[in-house]
Amino acid sequence: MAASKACSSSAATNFKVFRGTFVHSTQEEALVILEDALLGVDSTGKISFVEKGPELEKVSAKFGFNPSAVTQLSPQEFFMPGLVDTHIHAAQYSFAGTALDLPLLDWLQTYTFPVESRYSDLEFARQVYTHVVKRTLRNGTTTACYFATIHTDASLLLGEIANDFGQRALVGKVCMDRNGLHEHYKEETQESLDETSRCGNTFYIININITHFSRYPLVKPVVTPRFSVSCTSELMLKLAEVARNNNLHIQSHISENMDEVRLVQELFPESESYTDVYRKHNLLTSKTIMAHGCYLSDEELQIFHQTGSSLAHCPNSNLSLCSGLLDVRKVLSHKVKLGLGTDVAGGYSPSMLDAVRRTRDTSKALKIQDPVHQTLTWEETFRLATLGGSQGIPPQPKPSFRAFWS
Ligand SMILES: O=c1[nH]c(=O)c2nc[nH]c2[nH]1
Ligand SMILES: [Zn+2]
Repeated sequence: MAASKACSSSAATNFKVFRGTFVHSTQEEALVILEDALLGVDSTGKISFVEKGPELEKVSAKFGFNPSAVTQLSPQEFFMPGLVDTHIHAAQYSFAGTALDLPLLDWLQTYTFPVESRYSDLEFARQVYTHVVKRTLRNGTTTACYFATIHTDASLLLGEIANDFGQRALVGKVCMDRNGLHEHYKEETQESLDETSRCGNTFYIININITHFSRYPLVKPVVTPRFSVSCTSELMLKLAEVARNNNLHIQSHISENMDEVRLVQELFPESESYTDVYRKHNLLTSKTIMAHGCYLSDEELQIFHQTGSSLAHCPNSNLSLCSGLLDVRKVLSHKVKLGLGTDVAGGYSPSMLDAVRRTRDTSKALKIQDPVHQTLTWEETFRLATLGGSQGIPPQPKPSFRAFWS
């Protein structure tokens, strides 16, 4: 929570002020509890100040609000930052909680790709996407980083629905131009690029003053090569160019499961590691979020640190598909940004509180394997679910018109 010192008199009368307990995280302290604090929100919804409750009179004079208009929380209530789901497949919500009896590649082939193929049907898409946005919001997810499917119109619909319900979202039209696992669920390379551009262009409207604004102010497009197994070199290189030219986030999967890691080695024999595949295709940037990372070596984590790319830890999915156990302490010791993800539907729960619990469970499983392992505390895990995720998805500066979707 950042408080600004200055007060503009025109905005002053528009403050909404709350008094009570506020809980949040900082880099220095995993859990900060502010008791009897005052929090002022300006007319644009931004936090303008955080001050001490007993100083109400002084603070109200300084910021120009009426002390009797302050909303007092009850002793049982508190405010906390919104939860950030850094990795969730909106389209897979339709089978969440089922079909978890196979390892990753078989699971994709048997359950996931056949379901995702159905999203050319916009009515089906509308139903599922409405449910997933409402459900995640109810569970406290105020920001979600969504994978949709290869279908542009359904992906745009997901953006519209998230925006309408008031959820901040990155929405990715999935890109995949090869699919040995399900021949009918893939695109041609050029089609994947053109549709990615169409998706991004539709999320924005360019006005006559040569500035642009977002059609859905809470939503941004994210370049989404599914994973190295389902993308050709050409597609990955060109998607990286799209992301660079338009200053966009990138999301994908990495090093989730041993068979997947071996398959990537076979498909890209010239690369030293899975991370090296993405690096060689210019997909590792400070705006990249890679899901899983269970089997990343120290060298690979160093590349993540150097490029500023972040990881989405998806413990429910890692356990449910028997993929692996990510050592979060090791990741953090390399100073790699890390948030939590539900990874519906490899993960069976759309709740980020579940992701918090599974993160601790995984850390305890690592301690059972190695008693020297220091388990993550509740406070640290809370920080990962809030501040940690927001570091991977910082507010995005507007891209320039010249470069836009070039
Ligand atoms: O958990 C996962 N879910 C997916 O849909 C997927 N696609 C590639 N790799 C994946 N991993
Ligand atoms: Zn995933």
